[in-house]
Amino acid sequence: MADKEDPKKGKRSKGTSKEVCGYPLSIFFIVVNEFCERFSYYGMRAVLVLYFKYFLRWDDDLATSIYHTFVALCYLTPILGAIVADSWLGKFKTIIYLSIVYAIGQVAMAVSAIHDITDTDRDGTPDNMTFHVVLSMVGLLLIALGTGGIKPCVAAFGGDQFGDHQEKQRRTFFSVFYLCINGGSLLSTIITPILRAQNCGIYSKQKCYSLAFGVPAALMMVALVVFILGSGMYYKAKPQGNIMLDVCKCIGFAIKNRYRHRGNQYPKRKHWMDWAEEKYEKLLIAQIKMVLKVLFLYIPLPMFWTLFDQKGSRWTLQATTMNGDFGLLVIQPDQMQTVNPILILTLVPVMDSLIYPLIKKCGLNFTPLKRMTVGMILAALAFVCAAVVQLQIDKTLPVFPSASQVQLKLLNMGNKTVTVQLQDNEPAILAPAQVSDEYFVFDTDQITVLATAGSTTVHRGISFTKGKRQKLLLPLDLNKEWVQIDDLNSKPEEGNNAIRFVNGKNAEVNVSSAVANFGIIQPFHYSNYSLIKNGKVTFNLQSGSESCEYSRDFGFGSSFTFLIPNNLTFGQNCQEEITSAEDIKPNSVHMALQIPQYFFITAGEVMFSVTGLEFSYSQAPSNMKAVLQAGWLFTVAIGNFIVLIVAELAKLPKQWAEYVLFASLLVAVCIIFSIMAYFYTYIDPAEIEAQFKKVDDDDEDDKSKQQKAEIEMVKRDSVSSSEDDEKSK
Ligand SMILES: CC(C)C[C@H](N)C(=O)N1CCC[C@H]1C(=O)O
Repeated sequence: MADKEDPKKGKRSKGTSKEVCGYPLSIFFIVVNEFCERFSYYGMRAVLVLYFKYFLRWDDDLATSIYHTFVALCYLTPILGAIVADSWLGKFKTIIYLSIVYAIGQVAMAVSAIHDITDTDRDGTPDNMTFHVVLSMVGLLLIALGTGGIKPCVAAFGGDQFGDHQEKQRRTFFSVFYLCINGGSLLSTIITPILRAQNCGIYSKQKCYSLAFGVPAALMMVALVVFILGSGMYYKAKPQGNIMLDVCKCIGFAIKNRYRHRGNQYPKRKHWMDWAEEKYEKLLIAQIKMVLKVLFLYIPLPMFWTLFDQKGSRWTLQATTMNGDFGLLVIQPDQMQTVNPILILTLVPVMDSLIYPLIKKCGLNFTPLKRMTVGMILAALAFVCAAVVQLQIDKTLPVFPSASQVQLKLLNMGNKTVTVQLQDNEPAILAPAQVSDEYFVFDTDQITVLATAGSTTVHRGISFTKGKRQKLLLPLDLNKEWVQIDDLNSKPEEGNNAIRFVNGKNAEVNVSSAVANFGIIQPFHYSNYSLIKNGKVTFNLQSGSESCEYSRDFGFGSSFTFLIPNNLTFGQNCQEEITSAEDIKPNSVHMALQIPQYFFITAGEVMFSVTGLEFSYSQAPSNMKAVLQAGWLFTVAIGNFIVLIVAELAKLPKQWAEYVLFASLLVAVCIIFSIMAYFYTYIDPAEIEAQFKKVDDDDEDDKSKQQKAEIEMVKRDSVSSSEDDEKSK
């Protein structure tokens, strides 16, 4: 489609799209497409690890490594999409074809999550897991190819819709584009976990992963349809042949030619790419120079994403050691991540309509590269905040035994007071059904215990495994077996509460609740731990035909051992009679303290990422817009990889120190970046390209004039020589 003159303004406006408030109407279809696509991507991602763990029954390690590999792949495939778009199909067709691949991938995921397909014995679990694994892996590969492939094309295609006179609108477009990314992701990360939690199935009801993947699949189809609907309005720049191959050949030739002419006798050239001048057009060389200049500037940028990506890992782990009770709302640790897209939705308009204009009014030239530098500093600041919060948390965490220590609590299951002397410690006096408040700490794996209850005194030596926390259950009759049970040696995962019951009665007791079933506990024995979310839980205790209820309110990250006392009388309510031992205190540092770090990282993201997107577009030559977008996304992929490597290598003993280390690394990288940015000169690629085209045209004119002149000269020569011949005759 050719460029069109705008008769009113006398300036060029691209495509056949109408303008609304100075914006091409076609942009509407592109931003809606992006919203639906990001809903699809982030929605599917939100339940992916759970699907691996609970549907495919993979262990934690396999689930997380496949998840991270998939995410990294999604940011590597943009290179492929960009090459196809810029060299072969053009952005429009690439988006259409790869969106189809993407939607097929999402449908494959949804189908792979239907357990009924292979559940021949109808027990609710798939019977042919290979089918589900293969289909979901094929689905993920198609999704990675689709989402990554279209990503650089959609952003660049949006940028293409603006004419030369719409610089300001194009900048706003990239902000709106980012808003759509985050609007879509926010909605889907709230909705898909709710869909997953539903029960569905034909023969048996199971958690509904097929719906959680099906809705993102439907949204991807909507994205495709919306994009096609705008078809008549788009400006579609034509791909200019196999540009990437030309670029590689040109760079290769420049290097080879430079190497061949390495002696002092050869005059130096301004830029090493100028060594390609013998064979390649000056325009192509200039375009390669533009791309290389920007790519060089990108080298330090992955460090920003390395910090940014830790929101999903380290910061979520940090949240598991915090209290998420916000009064009206209880926030789960992984839900804290939604603070990022929520803040994006507020900060992007605030920056665009308030902060940047204000900075401009103060007479400061806040160039894109300066914005990106400030963005990095804000991200480093976010990690300093995370370190301060970590120090607060560390003060409240229990002290677990070191590798050479043991910790021991005493629990009296009997109905008499017991006096216990552990090694040389002061004797501990335990009333019936009482648990010692604190753990006794020993630096040995053998201790002697002297216990007296009434007239019975027993002297025993007991041994431990070092590095463990244990409970010693003292029986009704001290002469009987003393049971040692292992307590938790770390905070329960994901902010859950670890709950366990000890049965001090002479009879079996069955303990159950709506959220966990402890089963039948034998006399003077104990149940396994069950993990329970925060909130009020009512336990039902049943022994023979008698039963009673016991209710507790749980916070986040605690561990309790509940003792059913020997003399428990089952009535309607045994609230007062159950003894509770608080082995690990609930988290006391509030999750709201994470908000400053989220604020700084998101403000940093707005300055860094939104600006980076626009910068990558504006500084790219016309035939490599998608390629530079892919280069930008490549920095996200490398950031992801660094997180994976760092998670393995940088195991500092203190988490707060690791946060400070990352903040310092980013500051160091930021200094390098600002020096590089200082030497960068902004260009207008269209202007440079126009100059080269003009020079070429002039050259063409010169060449044809010269040719004409030469023909004239030959003609004249032949005429004069024949005249001479005539004369000589
Ligand atoms: C992690 C959030 C849901 C999304 C994030 N704020 C964001 O917009 N992005 C993270 C990587 C680049 C960008 C995206 O395009 O998704």
